[in-house]
Amino acid sequence: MADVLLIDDDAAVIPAQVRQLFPAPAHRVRWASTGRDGLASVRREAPDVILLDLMLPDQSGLEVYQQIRALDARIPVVFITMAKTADTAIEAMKHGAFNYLHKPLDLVQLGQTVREACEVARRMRSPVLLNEEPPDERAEGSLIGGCPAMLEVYKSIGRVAAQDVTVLLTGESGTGKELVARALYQHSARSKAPFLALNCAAIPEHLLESELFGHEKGAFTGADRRRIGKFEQCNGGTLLLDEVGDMPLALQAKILRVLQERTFERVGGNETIHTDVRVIASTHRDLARLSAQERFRADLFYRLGVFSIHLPPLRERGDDVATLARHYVRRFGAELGRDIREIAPETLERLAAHPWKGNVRELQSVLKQALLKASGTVLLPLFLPSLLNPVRPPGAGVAQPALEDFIQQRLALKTTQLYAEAHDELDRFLLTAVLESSQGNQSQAARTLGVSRQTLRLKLRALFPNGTEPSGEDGSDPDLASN
Ligand SMILES: Nc1ncnc2c1ncn2[C@@H]1O[C@H](COP(=O)(O)OP(=O)(O)OP(=O)(O)O)[C@@H](O)[C@H]1O
Repeated sequence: MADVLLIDDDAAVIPAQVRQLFPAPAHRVRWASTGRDGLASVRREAPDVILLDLMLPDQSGLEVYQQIRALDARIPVVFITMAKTADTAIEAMKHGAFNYLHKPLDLVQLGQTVREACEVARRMRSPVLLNEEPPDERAEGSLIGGCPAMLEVYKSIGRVAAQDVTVLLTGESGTGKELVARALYQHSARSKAPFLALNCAAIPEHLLESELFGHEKGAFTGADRRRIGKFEQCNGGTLLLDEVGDMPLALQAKILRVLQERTFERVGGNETIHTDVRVIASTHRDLARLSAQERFRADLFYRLGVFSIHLPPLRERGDDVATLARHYVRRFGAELGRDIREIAPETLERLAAHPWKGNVRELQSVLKQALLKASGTVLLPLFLPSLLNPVRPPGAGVAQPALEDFIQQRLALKTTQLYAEAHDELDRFLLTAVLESSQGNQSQAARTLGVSRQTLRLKLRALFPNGTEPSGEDGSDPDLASN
């Protein structure tokens, strides 16, 4: 959903174009034809993004822009200009505008710019909560997990967020570095100023310098006008340099200078520009090793690493895997229209045993795949992608160690119901295995077990605590009537 405010006196074309790209009810487009009405609209309710014409009937776009900044500096503002007014738009970029587009509008570019701006707005606004307790439904942007290593991460965020220092975030891909960067920003004194991110690995080397520092007209072939880079645009705010380990060596010296002296020159320019940006850098690479191999400047590594936070890989977070899985099953279940109320213990065991090379991002993907396959109200192992369902050699008894553990556990707890408990445990294992082999078809599972479907259903209800049925052939099963 994009909430767009268009401030432009051109009633004929542009409002219709923006509405065509972002149609209701999925999106919301407000339109104001004067600066005054536009500002009133921002005061009533801040939009995700503002499209602002530079030439308005009552005041200049730049004046309106300054007033928007004073109301809320985090709203990304995209200027709409005639080619001849582009210099003013560049001036606005120096003061933190998000981008500018020329009239007549290129709809593809307009759509892309508004989507990017919405994403930037989301990053700044959606609060990142630090969740040491099991999460609840509202915890969309929460950092979830209470394992000792994550508690250390929360402590580090608390210690350093308000200090205006550079922070280096390390950890494998998908461990939550971007989420931590946003938490640092939101808990800092700069939380009302912009937060921008740049993925250093995603931008071709020859464009990266200009993206970061801007360029002057004629600096290189194709540089037909001045461009403002992220360090200038983000003055007063926070800049995340994602994948900083992939930054070319030549550029690293320039980054070091901005960090130390807060000055730089645009590509092809002589003017020294001062900037006040808090840098958060992140990488999945081992910068110490890279700098030992002279592939990353040691001085920059030391400068970035004054305060670093390491995100542990998911496989080292113990019970956090189950906590995250429950959270995502609730969240994605609601999004995908699946009424899964429980994750079977065997499913959790498989999740806990998986190496999670892609970390939380991989867990999200696995659970989405499982939910798409799932039916019934319990997430069974058979719904997991095959990667997580180990192929068992014929005759290998995987139940035995689990059953032994279970018995030892109950003995340690001095149970007086072990006979019934062990039988239930065995039943749980047996029914899950048979349902897996029947692809969730309860009638076929009942035939394999040699019991009626009704008996199987009663057993399943008894074995799963909330009294719900785990399998997915309800109602449509041709055998239902005969049981
Ligand atoms: N502890 C966590 N609690 C909840 N969600 C998390 C957690 N860690 C990561 N995520 C989610 O996992 C996904 C990947 O996280 P993020 O993009 O922050 O990882 P990253 O380390 O920056 O990855 P990359 O290096 O590949 O960019 C996001 O959707 C994020 O919200």
